[in-house]
This record gives sequence, structure tokens and C-alpha cells, in this order.
Amino acid sequence: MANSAQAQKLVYLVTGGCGFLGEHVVRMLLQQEPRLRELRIFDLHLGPWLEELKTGPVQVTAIQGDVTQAHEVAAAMDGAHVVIHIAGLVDVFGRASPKTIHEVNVQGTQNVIEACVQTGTQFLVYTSSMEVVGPNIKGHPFYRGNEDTPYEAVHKHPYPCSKALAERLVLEANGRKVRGGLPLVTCALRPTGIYGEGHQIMRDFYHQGLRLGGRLFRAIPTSVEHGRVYVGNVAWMHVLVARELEQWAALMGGQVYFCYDKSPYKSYEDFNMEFLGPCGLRLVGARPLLPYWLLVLLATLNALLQWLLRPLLLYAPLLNPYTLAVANTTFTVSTNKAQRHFGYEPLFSWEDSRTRTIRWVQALESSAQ
Ligand SMILES: NC(=O)C1=CN([C@@H]2O[C@H](COP(=O)(O)OP(=O)(O)OC[C@H]3O[C@@H](n4cnc5c(N)ncnc54)[C@H](O)[C@@H]3O)[C@@H](O)[C@H]2O)C=CC1
Ligand SMILES: C[C@@H](CO)CCC[C@@H](C)[C@H]1CC[C@H]2[C@@H]3[C@H](O)CC4=CC(=O)CC[C@]4(C)[C@H]3CC[C@]12C
Repeated sequence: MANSAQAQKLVYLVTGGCGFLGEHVVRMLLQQEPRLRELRIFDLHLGPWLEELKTGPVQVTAIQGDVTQAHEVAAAMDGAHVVIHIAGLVDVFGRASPKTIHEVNVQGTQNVIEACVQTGTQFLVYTSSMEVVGPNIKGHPFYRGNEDTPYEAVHKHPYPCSKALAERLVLEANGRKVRGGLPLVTCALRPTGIYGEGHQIMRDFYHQGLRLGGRLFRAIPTSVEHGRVYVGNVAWMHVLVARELEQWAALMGGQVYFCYDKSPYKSYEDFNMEFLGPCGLRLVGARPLLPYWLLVLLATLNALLQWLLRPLLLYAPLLNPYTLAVANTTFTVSTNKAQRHFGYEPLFSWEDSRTRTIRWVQALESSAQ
């Protein structure tokens, strides 16, 4: 617990606070950060659930704004001690243009950094992604790697390119002088594939399974491991980093940390079945039902159709050459850097994470009836 001199004096700003991860970070901060006086939530789209938070002891300020607008970011940040920059355009399906992805993820991050310098906000936590490392375009496996594992990070897709550029900006900004003369302290968290309550792609797979009569069809071999981490633990890591950054600035400033917990190593589809199975879905096939070359062909056809139909409508299915390559390349992390640097231990066990996610999927089922 904080002592009384420390109590309730800090102002935090969370960008993207109304998204999937952002909402968990906001709720976690309110539960786990006793030094909070004001929590500002900055997002393009504000959620109605914010209203219920405004009755608590911490002042919750909702700010509708766009990270691509430097003046809006700077105005929101004035007087904040810590910024947790989560806002981003998470698009690997071709919904947004590469230019828009760059503007939000790279220019938006540059605006947050400049606003720190301009307003004197000294601590910046950035939500990066495993995608800044890989899987790379060559499909090299990253097997139980850590932050220091050598890996050829080569990207072509706009999303990983933008996250890698933004992460670099954040790390290079560490040590810059902010208003008042103190050094900016930054660090970046790299979640693997996040799952949990509110995960849109899990929702999509669940509904797809229901449409297919309670079945999903295996496309990826069981041997391909995909790193996953529970949203509550990712949120907890953000809260801890933000809390410890001041005390351990020399150690943590300019560092990257993978987000990890005790979630098991499995293929993307087998992992999803941990939640979808208990909700009545079945994964058909002990091996992929289609040969890989046929999946590549279908994914390429989808990309072609997307391009042809673009003037008329947005066709953005889950399967495209990029998502197939990511799902079909082993990428898992095994590290304890966060534990060594700032004492992180997962707040939620695998059993808790699984139960919470299953309950959420079950609630989707009953709300759909
Ligand atoms: N979902 C995942 O598996 C992973 C996500 N990440 C990163 O975590 C962060 C959050 O991702 P999710 O919560 O999954 O995405 P999300 O789409 O649910 O949340 C992103 C939030 O950012 C807001 N936003 C988008 N453009 C904005 C703009 N121009 N100005 C202000 N707000 C804007 C959105 O309205 C949304 O509330 C992203 O930076 C993403 O790159 C990293 C690794 C894995
Ligand atoms: C081939 C299909 C057969 O069922 C399965 C397609 C699944 C894909 C839609 C997902 C597989 C891996 C996911 C990505 C991964 O978890 C890493 C990510 C990190 C991020 O920062 C953003 C999201 C994502 C790119 C995530 C997106 C969905 C997948 C490609």
C-alpha cells in the first residue's frame, strides 16, 4: 500500500483506453493503483461503460480524441505524470490503408512522445507487439525465445512495420529532456497474441463455429506453437511497469519486455479450443483438412478478391496470406525479464484465465439467444 504522502496524487493518461486491452488496463489501474488521483481515458470512440467508473474515488476523465492530432494529444496530456499508450490500429486483414495504419501507429506515437516533452510528462509505457520481432516474412520459427534471442526481424506488412517503427521511436525517446528538464523514461511491452474477455477474433471464431453447426475445421498443424497471453496479465504488466518505472528508471528505461504468463504452448486453433470446446464447439480433424498449398491458394484468392472488390465493398476475411503465415509459423516466448526487472508475476493463473474466458464466451452464447 502507498503511504499517506504518496496516496492519490498521480494523474495517468491511457490512450486507446476503450479498446479490448485498454478497458482491462483502465479497470486494473482503478483496482491496483492506490496512488491514482485522476485517470484520463483518451480514445477515438468512448465506451458507455465509462460512466459506471465515474462514481468511484478516483476522478475518471473521458476524452474523445485522435492520436493523429498532435494538439489533441498535448491538451489531454497536460499535467499527467504517466502515459500508457495503447491506442493503435490493429489491422492485419486489409480493412485500413497502409497510410492510415502508419498515421495512427507511427505518427500517433510520435505525437504522444512530443506531447510528453512539451507537457513535462516523464513516464511513457508503450504497448508494442510480438509482431515487431516476428514471425518474419521468411517464416523462421521463434521457439521459446526471449528478448535477447537473435532473430531476423524482416517485415513487409503495414501492421508489423508500423509497430516496429513506433517501438523504435519510443525507445529512442528514452532520456530526452521533458519540460522542466527531467529525462523522459520510456519502455515497451510486447504482448504475444492476447486472449480473454472482449477478444473480437475469439468472438468471430465462436460465431463462425455456430454457423458451421458447432464445428471448426483444423487448418494448422498441432505442432506449430503460437504464443498467447491472458489480457488480465497483460493489463497487470502495464500497471506494474507504470508503477516501477520511476524507481527503476536506470534499469527499465529504453527496455522491451515480452508479455507472458502460464498459458500453455499450443497451436492457435488448439489454444482457442480450450475455450470454445467447453462452449460446445468441436475442432474437426487431427491433422489439417486441406493441404498447405491449397490454403495458400485460398488465402491468395481472398487477397485478390479484396483488391478487385475494393471499389465496391470491403471484403476482409480472416484468412489472407499474412494471417496464414503468422498462424502457421511457430512463435513462442519463454522469458523472466519482467520478473527480474520489476517483480512481475502473473496475477491470473492459467486456470483463472481459462475460466474467465470460458464464462465470457458462454455469456456471448446466452446473449445471442
Ligand atoms: N490484440 C492483440 O492480440 C495484440 C494487440 N497489441 C497492441 O495492443 C494495443 C491494443 O490492441 P487491442 O486492444 O487489441 O485493439 P483495439 O482495437 O481493441 O483497441 C485499440 C483502441 O485504440 C483506439 N484508437 C484507434 N485509433 C485511434 C486514434 N487515431 N486515436 C485514438 N484512439 C484510437 C480504438 O478506438 C480502440 O479503442 C494495440 O496497440 C496493439 O497493437 C499487441 C499485441 C497483441
Ligand atoms: C488460418 C486460419 C485458420 O483457422 C487462422 C487465422 C488466425 C489469424 C486470424 C490469427 C493467427 C495469429 C493471429 C495474430 C497473432 O496472435 C499476433 C498478433 C499480434 C498483434 O499485435 C495484433 C494481432 C495479431 C497480428 C493476431 C491477429 C490474428 C492472427 C493473425
